Parts: sequence; structure tokens; C-alpha cells
Amino acid sequence: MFRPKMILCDLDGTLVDSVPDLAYCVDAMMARLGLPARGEAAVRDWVGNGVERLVRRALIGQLDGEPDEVLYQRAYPLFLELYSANTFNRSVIYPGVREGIDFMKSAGYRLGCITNKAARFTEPLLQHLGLFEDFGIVVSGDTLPRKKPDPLPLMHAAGHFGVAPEDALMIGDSVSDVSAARAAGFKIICTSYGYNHGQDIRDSQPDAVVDSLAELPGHLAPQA
Ligand SMILES: O=C(O)COP(=O)(O)O
Ligand SMILES: [Mg+2]
Repeated sequence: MFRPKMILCDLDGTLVDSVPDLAYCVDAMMARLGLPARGEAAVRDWVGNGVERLVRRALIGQLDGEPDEVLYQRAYPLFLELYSANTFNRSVIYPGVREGIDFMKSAGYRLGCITNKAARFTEPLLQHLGLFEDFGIVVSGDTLPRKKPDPLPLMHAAGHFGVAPEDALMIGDSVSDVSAARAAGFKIICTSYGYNHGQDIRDSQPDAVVDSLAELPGHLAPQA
């Protein structure tokens, strides 16, 4: 049982399956550049480190490495334009998310959303899915000088709510969430269904793994 005062939720792969829109935009960008489509399965393994890394990975067709810089400078604005028009056309919240958030709200936890997605996309996506008002703070990948796996966004949210790290819990889907939580001194629960670069999140040894946020009542002790 966890007894946090504050719970921070990751966005992509935890609350929202955003890959259908991201993959659509990757493939449309590639087409405009005269390059081959990458497809949803590949894009699923590349999400989680922000838009810039996603574009770089798409251009080289793999997780690690760097594309030609001139090509990247052409591709990145194309992707931003495409994703601005396709931020939430195909993205859906995962089953159990609404129930999990409603439970956390009714139980009185302070809630935040911490994502590596750029702010210009985070807010419209959360608004469209009816999730924006649920969070007392939203920290995006470009809100602060460093993003996850750096602990800075988590510490920033803890400071915002005046909560100590030992009273804080992160819920995420990737090794970046686990690393950020460990570095911040938070507990970490992971979703089994999200994006983790093709690896089983259990290999990163989070404190617990859930198949749905609807399982949260079984992991969270009632607030004192
Ligand atoms: O990589 C992104 O753009 C977002 O990823 P996150 O919401 O899982 O942090
Ligand atoms: Mg994620």
C-alpha cells in the first residue's frame, strides 16, 4: 500500500494512447520528405523522450543515433505543423483512466501531470480529452530546463504543492519515469500497457505495475 499526499501522472502511454496521431504525423512527415513510412509499431517504441527525439528517431529508423542535421532542420518544422493539426484526432484515453483519476480526486490526493510532450501540444490534448481540469499542475517537456529522466519536473511539482519526496508518487509507463522518480525520491507505479522502447517495464523494477488505473484503489491507502 502506498500513502502519498501527491500523485503525478505521465501522459503518453499512461493516460493517453497518443501513438495513432504521432505515427500519422511521422509518416506524413516522411512522405513529404520523400522517405519511407515507419508505421505505428515502430513509433510506439520511439515515444517518451519528447518531439525532437521522436523526429530524429523517425529519420534514422531506429531508437539510438543522430540523423543528418540539415535533414532534421527540414523535418522538425514539418512535424510540428502536422502534429499541431493532429494532436488529438486519433488519440484516446486508456480504459480505466477516468475511473482512476476520479478515485484519486475523491480520495483527496493532489494531482499533477508530468510529460515530456511539448507544452503547445500537452494542453490542447488534455483539454480535448477532458483531463486538463483534473490536474493542479501540468509540467511539459519544455516547461523547465530539463525533462524526465531528470528529476527536475517532479521536484518542481512537489515544491508547487509543498509535498516532501517521501510523500510523493509517480505513475508512468517508461524507464524515464522510473529514473526520474528514483532520482527525486518518489515511489513509482507503472502501467503495463504503455510505451517503453520495446522493453518490459518490469525490468526497470518500479514499485508496482498495474494493467489499468482502475486498479489504483487496491494500491493506495485511504488519506488520513
Ligand atoms: O515523448 C513525448 O513526447 C511524451 O512522452 P510522455 O508523456 O510519456 O512523457
Ligand atoms: Mg509515457
